[in-house]
Amino acid sequence: TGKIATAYIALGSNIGNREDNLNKAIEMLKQNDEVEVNKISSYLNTAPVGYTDQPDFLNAVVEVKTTLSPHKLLMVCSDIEKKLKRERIIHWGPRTIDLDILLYEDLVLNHEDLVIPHPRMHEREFVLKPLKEIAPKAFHPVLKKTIEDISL
Ligand SMILES: Nc1nc2nc(S)n(CCO)c2c(=O)[nH]1
Repeated sequence: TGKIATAYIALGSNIGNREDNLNKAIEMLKQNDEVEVNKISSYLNTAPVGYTDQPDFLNAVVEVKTTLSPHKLLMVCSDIEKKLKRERIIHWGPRTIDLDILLYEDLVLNHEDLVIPHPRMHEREFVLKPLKEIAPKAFHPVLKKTIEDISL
């Protein structure tokens, strides 16, 4: 039983029953004994950015308390994506569910399979808006700003 860490995870879905997909993903996080879901943002309907030729997304951010390492938490997230049948057909294309680790304590990590803070989180309104809703005072350890002080 390691130290309890606070982490923020972005969720997104733009295929099937989007709300159901988000609910199921959050339920699966809750089912993990080493993860406690502490806060859940509103679900926001958002226009696709990047690859725009795809349906609107439903996005949310959750705050979790976990004893898992960043890499173990990543494994939990990818397992949930697999279980909810995320077909990675087009890399940037539509998906049943996407879970991205945004922040993990004040950790800065640059591994090939895991970059924390998420490198594009400060450029994405679909992440910043729900994150601001649940954790305006969370600190971005690279930008050295609180979330509420990051402007798009
Ligand atoms: N609005 C919106 N646009 C997106 N483009 C990509 S890729 N994604 C997947 C997240 O990386 C999204 C998303 O979740 N929401």
